[in-house]
Amino acid sequence: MTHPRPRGWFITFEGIDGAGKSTHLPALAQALQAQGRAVLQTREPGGTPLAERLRELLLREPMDPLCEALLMFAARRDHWRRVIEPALAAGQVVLCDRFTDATFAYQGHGRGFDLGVLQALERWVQTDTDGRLRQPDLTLWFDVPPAVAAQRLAAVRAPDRFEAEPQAFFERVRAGYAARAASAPERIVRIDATRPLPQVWAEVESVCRARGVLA
Ligand SMILES: Nc1ncnc2c1ncn2[C@@H]1O[C@H](COP(=O)(O)OP(=O)(O)OP(=O)(O)O)[C@@H](O)[C@H]1O
Ligand SMILES: Cc1cn([C@H]2C[C@H](O)[C@@H](COP(=O)(O)O)O2)c(=O)[nH]c1=O
Repeated sequence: MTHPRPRGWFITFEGIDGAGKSTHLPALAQALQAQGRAVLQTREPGGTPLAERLRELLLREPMDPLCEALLMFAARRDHWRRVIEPALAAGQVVLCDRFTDATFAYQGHGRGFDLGVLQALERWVQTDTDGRLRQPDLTLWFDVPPAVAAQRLAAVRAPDRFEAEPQAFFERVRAGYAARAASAPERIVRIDATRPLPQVWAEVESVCRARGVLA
């Protein structure tokens, strides 16, 4: 007899803008719901009324890298305490479009902000009452070269403050994701997102089956 997992799954979707995260997140939600799982779809920055207001500022207002990093973590703390933790405790599968790996990639590697300070903020924001640093159970890193991502986004929308950054910025962000993946190879799975959509989706499904997320 199988026993239900005591906590839900926390699965994050990462990659540079235009990699395909927001395309695959609802597809995975649908596949999980079809198997009877309760799923919460959310995003960062955002996911609560306060964090969505911070998102508006982050995506539009000019600010320095320290202010940007602090606001990302402020939004995350609210999201974590009000939404993610309670949903996991209730046994739901939380699918989150970006999380802390994005802060290391964008603010750390993209902007050059101190990685040690980001690690300290990560500990403050994601440490449970039992003193354990919580990380996602699984992170799907959709990896594409910046030129491919830029071409995809140019076809769909006007750029926000991050998307307007030059290609060199996204090269650094991509290298940041690669470094983060190398430091947590069990958690972060690289998906070659340059391939056609059905192939990318097939790999998402296959990774989720291998991890026991999908039956
Ligand atoms: N494998 C793919 N092949 C071709 N087009 C794709 C692929 N994946 C996504 N796209 C298209 O690229 C565009 C951007 O995709 P999507 O919004 O999913 O990216 P994203 O990673 O969520 O970007 P952002 O972080 O900026 O929101 C969409 O028009 C989507 O249809
Ligand atoms: C969580 C997080 C996000 N960002 C940046 C990355 C994106 O450009 C935007 C969010 O837009 P999206 O269309 O929802 O992907 O925010 C960041 O720089 N740091 C972070 O921690």
